[in-house]
Amino acid sequence: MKSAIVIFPGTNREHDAAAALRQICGSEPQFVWHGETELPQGLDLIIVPGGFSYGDYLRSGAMAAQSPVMREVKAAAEKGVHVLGICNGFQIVTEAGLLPGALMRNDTLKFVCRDVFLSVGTTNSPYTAALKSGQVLQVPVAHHDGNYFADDATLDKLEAEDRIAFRYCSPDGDLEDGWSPNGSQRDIAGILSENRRVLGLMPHPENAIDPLFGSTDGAGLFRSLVQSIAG
Ligand SMILES: NC(=O)CC[C@H](N)C(=O)O
Repeated sequence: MKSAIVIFPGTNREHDAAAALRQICGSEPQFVWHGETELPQGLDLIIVPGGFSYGDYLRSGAMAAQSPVMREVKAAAEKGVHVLGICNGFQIVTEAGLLPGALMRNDTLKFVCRDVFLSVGTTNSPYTAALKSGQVLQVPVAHHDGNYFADDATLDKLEAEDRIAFRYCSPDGDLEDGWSPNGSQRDIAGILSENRRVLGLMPHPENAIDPLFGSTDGAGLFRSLVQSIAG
């Protein structure tokens, strides 16, 4: 698997993403600076990692979305390259128009940093193929702008097209209201693009890949990629 990780001023989770790629996917990623106008050739996967690009000024992800490298990421996504936006990366790919909706300020107006529980919404994606539908994953979040918003027509379309990859749930997998750490519409934690190759999610699966982190539940996402891209 040939992978790259894009970096902006203020990105801080690039090495966590790289560790997951190395340990689980056996892929040594190339780091690509935000000012680059070309991506490495033949990429299978681009990760837009977490952090505070441009200090989250203007709106989280809004300035990074206008950077030269994001033009290339958009062009690659249009050609079918997998793009994984994690946390600030989800904000950036959404601001860049690769995914619908927006990430607004958490409903509590507070930064939230803790483990949450996710229910796998679909196994029909290269990121979830090795998981089970309804499987519960314990994964950390760390954000102040994770409140996913889209209008009802967009939310209905996402549901009708089976594009909700993850929802916040109870530790037992119950999907009743009240488990979202940020007030997201329909408890959405992660969504897929129409071609299912772009995934944006607020939680950090790359920080749940080793027992030392308290959970290894994030590893399944990276195992899914190995299975889907290699196989
Ligand atoms: N961990 C992160 O990527 C932080 C995301 C974003 N800057 C926020 O706080 O909303």
